[in-house]
Amino acid sequence: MDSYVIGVDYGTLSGRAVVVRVGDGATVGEAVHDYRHGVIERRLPSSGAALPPDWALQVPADYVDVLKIAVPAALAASGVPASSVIGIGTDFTASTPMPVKADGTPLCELPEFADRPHAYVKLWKHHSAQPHAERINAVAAERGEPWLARYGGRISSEWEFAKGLQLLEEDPEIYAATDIWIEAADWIVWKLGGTYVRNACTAGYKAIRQDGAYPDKDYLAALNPEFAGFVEEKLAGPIGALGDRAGGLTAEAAAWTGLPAGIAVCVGNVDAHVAAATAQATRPGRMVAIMGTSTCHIMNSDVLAEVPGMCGVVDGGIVAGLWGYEAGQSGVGDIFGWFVEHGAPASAHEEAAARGLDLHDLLSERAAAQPVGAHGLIALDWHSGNRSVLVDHELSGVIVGLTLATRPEDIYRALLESTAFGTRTIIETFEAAGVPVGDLIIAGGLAKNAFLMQIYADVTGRTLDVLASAQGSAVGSAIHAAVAAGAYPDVHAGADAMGGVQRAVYRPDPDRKAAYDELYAEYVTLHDYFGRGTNDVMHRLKRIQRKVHAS
Ligand SMILES: Nc1ncnc2c1ncn2[C@@H]1O[C@H](COP(=O)(O)OP(=O)(O)O)[C@@H](O)[C@H]1O
Ligand SMILES: O=C(CO)[C@@H](O)[C@@H](O)COP(=O)(O)O
Repeated sequence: MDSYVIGVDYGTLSGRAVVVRVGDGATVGEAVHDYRHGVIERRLPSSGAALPPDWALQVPADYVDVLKIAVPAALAASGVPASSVIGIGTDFTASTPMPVKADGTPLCELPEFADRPHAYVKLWKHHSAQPHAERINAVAAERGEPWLARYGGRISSEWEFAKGLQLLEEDPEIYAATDIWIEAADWIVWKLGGTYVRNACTAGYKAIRQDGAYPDKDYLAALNPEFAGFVEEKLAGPIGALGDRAGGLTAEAAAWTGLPAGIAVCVGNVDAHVAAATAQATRPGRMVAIMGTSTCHIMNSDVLAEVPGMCGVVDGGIVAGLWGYEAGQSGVGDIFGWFVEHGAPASAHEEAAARGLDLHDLLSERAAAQPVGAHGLIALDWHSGNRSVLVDHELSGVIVGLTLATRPEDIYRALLESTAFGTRTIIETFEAAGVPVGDLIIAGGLAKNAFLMQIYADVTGRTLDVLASAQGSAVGSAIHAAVAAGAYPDVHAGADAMGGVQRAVYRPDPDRKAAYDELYAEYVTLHDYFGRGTNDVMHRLKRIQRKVHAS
């Protein structure tokens, strides 16, 4: 009889469960559950209190609902008997940390803290810890901290240390009440398997764990004397390798999910990195771009290099035994979504409704009718800040070239192109640092937009492979679950058997590539002008905005 594994992908707005067959990796059932509270950006649901700009919170109970609703629904859709399931694996957005008590209870679930924003989960795109990140970077550079180069020279406001320092300095009482500062990726594994294990991926990329150690006490004290114990008191804990068994499914989690108690629960993972298994990119040299709300660029390598502005290089950060590289763009689908929601006029909505089209498809169709450069626009893709290679979330979006003749599809196209230019900047930075990048493998929800994919092929001059599964992360988690359950000796073997890629789906067109080279040169000029300090207008605007909101 066949065996099956469950993969659960915790995204920004929803959690998706898949049931995958061990052996051929076929997805035989799936279900999605939208988080009840979604992303909390404006008001705290408990009190209705307004949140400052650049906040993004979540509610941990929403994650448990995915186990209670999506997992049984996926199992029911598959028709697979629960007794055939041998393991469950999960992946999460990151860095998405939360304060919990020693038994794992989130502080926001304690009545006395329910009205305190800092008691909640800080989602990856909670970007208000930028001033803390700036200090983390300045003090590290001044002291010559050896780990800084492993993060391209800059630690991001999206990560555990910046968010932890913000917690300490803005709500010391919640900081003091925090026994463990834990990634949601590890918290959900704790809920499933009953064991507190920090996964090697988030520990490395998001919590500055290098060569087996976190930043030392002296450094932390230099940031703030009260922060000296952050690692020892709030982060310390056992580390689990990706694909290892973290524990057995607890009776409580078995009741939630309908799965057999005791089956393997895999060590946590990150939504981007876990997809490398589905993309069969577990060996050196193949870059996977996981393109959705944001984009992560993930690549294994056997060389250790310092790539300026990468998110990080971590030993075993994607697959045990190799250096895993990560870079990324904080806003991609989010930028397109923003324009569709706030920039598309009523006429576009009406046409899309009349033709039964999604607005993205309508604007893509209209934009595809133009030759490269016809709209006369260049945009910077920084509406959610810049994750790589500038690592600065006080940067913001720009569109140059608007005239009275500019139409919505022109702007939409310029925004699509801006994100492709951002990816090209990242690839070129890797190559300049001595890390060769081959063809790209595209995973994530945006792979469905063929026009966007062709722009990426033309802008980067690279052939694009596309994941066979539309659920690269969830299937990646299922592959890791199969390894944790002992079906394969390691993640390479699991990926070889259960992953799958369609080769050379998009190829660059030489004429369009040449036309884009000219536009890319303009992008680089604007990128450096606004992003490397020639004109700090974006920082000044953020400061004014903060002042106004604080008054
Ligand atoms: N056809 C499309 N073309 C371009 N962007 C799209 C399209 N459909 C949805 N999007 C954008 O894709 C993002 C969702 O991507 P998805 O991979 O499903 O989610 P996530 O990154 O949260 O896992 C949203 O930001 C949305 O605005
Ligand atoms: O930053 C990472 C991983 O390091 C992602 O979790 C984050 O960009 C969120 O990804 P999604 O866009 O929700 O797929």
